[in-house]
Amino acid sequence: MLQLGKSEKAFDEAKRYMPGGVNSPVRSYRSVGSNPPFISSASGSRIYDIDNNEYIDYVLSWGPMILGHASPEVIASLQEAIPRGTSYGAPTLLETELAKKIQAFMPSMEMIRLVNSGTEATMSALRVARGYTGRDRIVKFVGCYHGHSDSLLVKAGSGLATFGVPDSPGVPQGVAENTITLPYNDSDAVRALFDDIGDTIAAIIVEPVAGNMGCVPPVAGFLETLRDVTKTHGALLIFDEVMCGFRASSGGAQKLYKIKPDLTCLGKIVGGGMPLAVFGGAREVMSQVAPSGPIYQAGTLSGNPIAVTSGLATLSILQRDPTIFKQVEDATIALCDGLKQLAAKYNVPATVQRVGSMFTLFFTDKSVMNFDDAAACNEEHFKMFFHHNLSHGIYYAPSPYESNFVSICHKNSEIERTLAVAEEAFKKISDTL
Ligand SMILES: Cc1ncc(COP(=O)(O)O)c(C=O)c1O
Ligand SMILES: N[C@H](C=O)CCC(=O)O
Repeated sequence: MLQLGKSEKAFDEAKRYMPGGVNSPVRSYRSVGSNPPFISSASGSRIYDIDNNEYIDYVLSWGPMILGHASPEVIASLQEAIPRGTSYGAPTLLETELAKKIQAFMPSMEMIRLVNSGTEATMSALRVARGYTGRDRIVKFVGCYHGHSDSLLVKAGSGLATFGVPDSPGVPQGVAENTITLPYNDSDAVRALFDDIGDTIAAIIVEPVAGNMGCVPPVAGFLETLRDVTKTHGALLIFDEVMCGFRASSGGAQKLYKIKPDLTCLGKIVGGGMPLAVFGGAREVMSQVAPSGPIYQAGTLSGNPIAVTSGLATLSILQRDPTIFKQVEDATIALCDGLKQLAAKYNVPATVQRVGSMFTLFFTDKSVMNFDDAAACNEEHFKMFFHHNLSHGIYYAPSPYESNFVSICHKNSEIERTLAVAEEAFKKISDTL
């Protein structure tokens, strides 16, 4: 049985100093009714807690660590960079190099701006869309999470879903009023809205593969509809690829589904595990950003040389060996196929959804196409599955409204071990049916 004595004590102490003992709500494990292990180190596919428990990690820092934890090459680049100073607040060669690499993966990003978090990227992209179009309204989809800026904390998924607060107190009514929400994957609702008030809408922002209500792929025609209505009505299409960029495919969802957005937001993998994110897109639009244009956006630590070094090292490895994307996807397919077979073997209603190297096991026998579908899944089965896995060294996201991720360090032996533990968990659940 898992011993978490030191973590329990650490959590008690942390709660005296930080709300809920954490610096981001989902880490608190409240949604699974237990306390989190405190992590002391990570390497490859594994993380270790302060009680010396080892876990095969499918959270991977919520997505960034596609190369596994502490990739030797990324660490070596950082060790080389740190003695040169940790921040200058001035231009560096590294930033242009990173911009070129991002453009090589995603040609739609003709110009970019570096920021520190996905939240900043989406918030800034919206400002650009509003400034460029001269309109205030934006459209987002229920269950899509785009970070915690005011305009976007409306019917968001991820941590808000598990805490049962679709909207956060503190978001001014006037701000929220300009955010229109529609069900994900509902092209008819999008068309109806744009037929009605399309000419007043600045942008649609979407997770082109949703990851924050669990992994929910776009149905055929959905992204095409978004592209079509935005073009027709002079609104911008913003792909939030903070999670699915470099996961759905080497060029993100836009490459996989062959849709060119006007603006794209990246985070997670693009910083290789350091605080770095990006927004960018069409030159004509991005030229409106200060100082070349009037739309203001700035940041003391933006383009931080250490974060950029980490991102550059990560993207360089991915660029040098693009087979990594296929290897990671193949491992994810093997895991997902195994999970499906085991759920069927034990008659546990379950659906495994995957795009590239992100996946979610939903406890339902239907496919999950939107937030309502995700919310209808069996929470008790999720909790049983989660706890059995955690206590046997398999670390999944502690919430049914999240995606899990696979890295290049997850080899056959890890997948086999994961499936062996999953089998015990499915059997346990099946005994309760
Ligand atoms: C799709 C998506 N957009 C935006 C964000 C916000 O990024 P960050 O947590 O870096 O602010 C996240 C994750 O949190 C995300 O998954
Ligand atoms: N789903 C979120 C990001 O993708 C999880 C990270 C967080 O909220 O801390």
